[in-house]
Amino acid sequence: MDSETKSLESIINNNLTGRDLDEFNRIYYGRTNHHEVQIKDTSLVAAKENDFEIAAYAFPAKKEHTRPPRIVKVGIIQHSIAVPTDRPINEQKNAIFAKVKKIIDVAGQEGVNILCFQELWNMPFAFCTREKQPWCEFAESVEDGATTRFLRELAIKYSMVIVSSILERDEKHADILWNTAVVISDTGNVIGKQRKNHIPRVGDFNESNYYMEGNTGHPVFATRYGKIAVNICFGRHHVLNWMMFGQNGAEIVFNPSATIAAEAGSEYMWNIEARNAAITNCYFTAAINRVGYEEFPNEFTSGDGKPAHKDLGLFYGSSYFCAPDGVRCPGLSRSKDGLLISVMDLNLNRQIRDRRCYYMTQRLDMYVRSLSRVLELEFKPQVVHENDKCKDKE
Ligand SMILES: NC(=O)NCCC(=O)O
Repeated sequence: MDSETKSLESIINNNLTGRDLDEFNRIYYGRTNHHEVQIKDTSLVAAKENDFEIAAYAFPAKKEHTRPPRIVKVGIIQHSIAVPTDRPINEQKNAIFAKVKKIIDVAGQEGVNILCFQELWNMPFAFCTREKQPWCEFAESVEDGATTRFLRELAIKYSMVIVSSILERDEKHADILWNTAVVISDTGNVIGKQRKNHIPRVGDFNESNYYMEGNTGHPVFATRYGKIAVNICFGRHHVLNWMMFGQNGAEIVFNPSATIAAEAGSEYMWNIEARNAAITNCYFTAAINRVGYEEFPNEFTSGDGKPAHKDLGLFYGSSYFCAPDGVRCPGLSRSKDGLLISVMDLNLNRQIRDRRCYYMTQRLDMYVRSLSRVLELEFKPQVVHENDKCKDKE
């Protein structure tokens, strides 16, 4: 693993210039001009002082005759943990709060309307260890846990909707755990929650030892700034998961993730999946990943005959936004904390739907029939053999 590579963007910018760079940008990002948005000097100073990256890009839409523009400023934050994982649970959590608050404050000063963090942002991603203690103690109530209480104040202060992925303790239902994204309104109230629909069973992602597949379906949260949804990490490999958020009217879908470069997480797929979802569903997407290595006190094995180890691998950051036409912005770095801001005109969603007709040509009725056949116990795959053709002729 080459943790020295700063980002895909650094490789490109260090090696391409002039027409080659323009052509790369046109073909890869979808536009030669990244539409960089100016960041306040005070924010740049805060980013430097607190050692995080900050960048902002716009996704404009065409002017319409009948609708005013619907401009929304959306922020995503990627970060590493703040203190070693052998420290007491509350110390670890509070240290993350203190570090991330400095980034949230900058997002607030930049006028961010909707902010989303990475998956389980307030804790190390400890499920690789398969140990229940002390990691289950990070779990909290959605409504009045320490994390929701901490964010409520900031949501009100900055009139910001905040999407916060936490380990949920469902006290009303026998204390069971869930992997849950909490959507906090700019009023400070919890609008609702999304529980992770697809739980990985790959590599060291041993999450299925801790919580089950979510039971909240595909809710879309109607916020003051737009309709948003949350596709939690592993759900990004599942096209129907993305699709259902579109069917329910999502305008922006966040993908808070915890993923590594190895096959289990697959860095080469990262730039494709949330982007492809934006294209096929004609909505904005935001993919957010953790940063850095997280070493745990005790060694664990991966069940592959290789030596025991203490960390999952490098969480490679690289968070990015993609627009409904498939145009994306440069990502954050692979190794540094960061705030990425996108100024998006939500009118672009309908403009692209009108132009490309992906919804109109979707043939859901055909797939509903085909899928119900697939689920039958006696299902026979629709495969045609050469000999079948000969039989037809006889
Ligand atoms: N957090 C999580 O679901 N990771 C699974 C590995 C992947 O990213 O596909």
